[in-house]
Order: sequence, then structure tokens, then C-alpha cells
Amino acid sequence: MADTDTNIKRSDVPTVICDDVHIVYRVNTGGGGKGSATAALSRIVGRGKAEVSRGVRKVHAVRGVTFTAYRGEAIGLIGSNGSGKSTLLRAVAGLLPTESGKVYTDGQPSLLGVNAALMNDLTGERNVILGGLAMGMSREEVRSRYDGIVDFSGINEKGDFISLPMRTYSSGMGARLRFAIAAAKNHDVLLIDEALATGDRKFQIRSEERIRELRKEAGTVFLVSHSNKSIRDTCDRVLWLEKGQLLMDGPTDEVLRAYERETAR
Ligand SMILES: Nc1ncnc2c1ncn2[C@@H]1O[C@H](COP(=O)(O)OP(=O)(O)OP(=O)(O)O)[C@@H](O)[C@H]1O
Repeated sequence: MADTDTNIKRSDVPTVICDDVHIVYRVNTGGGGKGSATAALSRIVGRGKAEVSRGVRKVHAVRGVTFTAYRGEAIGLIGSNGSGKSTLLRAVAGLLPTESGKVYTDGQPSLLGVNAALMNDLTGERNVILGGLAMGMSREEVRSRYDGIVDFSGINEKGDFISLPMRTYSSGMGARLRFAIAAAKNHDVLLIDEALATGDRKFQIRSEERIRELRKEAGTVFLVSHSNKSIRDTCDRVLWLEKGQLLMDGPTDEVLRAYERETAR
């Protein structure tokens, strides 16, 4: 369906620039002082001495990634488990500092992850209102978009679930509501992490349609997904990460073909 996207023109206005971005996690391994069991073990096996003696392990998750995203683009992020996709997305959202290199963004990117913070003890209804306010909508905007959000989420298709606490929702229902709230607003840069994977096929089609609309409204959308189909249906450009490095950056078909050749081995 990439063809349907050709009428969405990408502009020449950059929205996200990553310039040689490195991201390193520091994990406290619990060991600490020289006398700790971890440090002793490390001395015995002779590995990671400098790191573990301080009780800290470094994980270099993103290694020198450089790209520019433009307004009107939908960009898929692909790669095997642990290749750095979510980490890169969180850095673009401003939630993780870079070790070196820079992330420049135009406007405030919004990260829509499957773990986006809605409150489980509150009803779906309250979460729509609070989520809308948290995204910067006015009370009036939330009120006028409320029905649209609930309809889009499909939460009430099988009964009055929106008035029940979110903890009673299935994981797919929760993900649908999160997507519906986030998609109610036009974002300069919308970052989606696997959110589509948990909805059923009908909801996926609806959300893919909304992603295309968001692009027309001049935003930039990033989508992390293990579903090559979702990426094909929504993105016109793909970044392929492996071991934290950008292996390929190009048109969806070209990159997915190379990726599928590699993963079929
Ligand atoms: N909070 C964290 N602390 C330490 N290391 C982390 C943390 N989050 C991720 N990592 C490590 O960073 C690397 C990249 O992880 P990331 O979650 O970005 O990969 P991913 O490509 O999104 O994987 P997946 O497809 O499995 O979701 C992995 O080696 C992972 O173990």
C-alpha cells in the first residue's frame, strides 16, 4: 500500500535531526566495593574489571546514529530484538540523554508506547479526560473530542466499558485507548512503539489510516514494529538498526526486502 502514500508529499522542513548519537545505559549491578562478591568474581574471571569494581555495567545501546526526518514522513524503525529501536525513540522523545552526539527536534515529540502512563484504577472515561489535558488540550477541546476518542478506540463496541476502571481492560483494549487518546491531537512528531501490535486487525487498519492522516496534517511519524506489514502499510521510509548501528536507511520496499532476505537465513 506504499503507493497510496505517494500523494503525501514530504516537505523539506526537517523535524528531527540525529547527529552521531550514542546512548549508553548504566546498570547498577549491585556489587559495589572492592570486597563485594561481584567484584571478587570479576577479578577471578578477569573480565570487566574497571566497570564492575564500581558496581556499574555500561550497555552501549545506540552507536553513532545519524539521520534527518522531514515533515510529512512516516518512518519505520526495524531490527532484531535489542537492536536499539526503543532506545533511539526514547532519545528522540527527550526521555534519555545522549552520551555523545545530538538530537534536534522541531516542537515537542510525543512518545506513544504500549506503556504510556494511563491510570489503571481510573475509568477509561477519566483517563480520556486526563490524558487529553496532559497532552495540552483545553477542557473544551477534550469535551468536544471525547466521543470521537471513545468511538475510535472501539472500547464501547461490546458494552459500556469506558465507565469501568482500566485495570479491567485486556491489554489490547488498553493499547487501543492509549492510541485513541494520543491520536486525537495533531503532533509535530509522533513516536509509536509497537502500539499497533496489540490491537486486533480491525483496529490496526483504523490506526494505520489515522497515521496516514497525521502525516497529511504535516506531522512526522516514527513507528517501531516487528510487523513488516504494518511498516509497509504506513511508512515510506525505513531505518534498520542492528547492534545499535544504522545498517540501512531508505525507501520502505528496498530496506524491507534486504531485511527479509537477512531474517530468512
Ligand atoms: N533500561 C535499560 N537499562 C539497561 N539496558 C537497557 C535498558 N533498556 C534497554 N537496554 C539495552 O539496550 C539495548 C537496546 O534495547 P532496546 O530496547 O532499545 O532494543 P529494541 O530494538 O527496541 O528491542 P525489542 O525489539 O526487543 O523491543 C539492549 O541490549 C537492551 O538490553
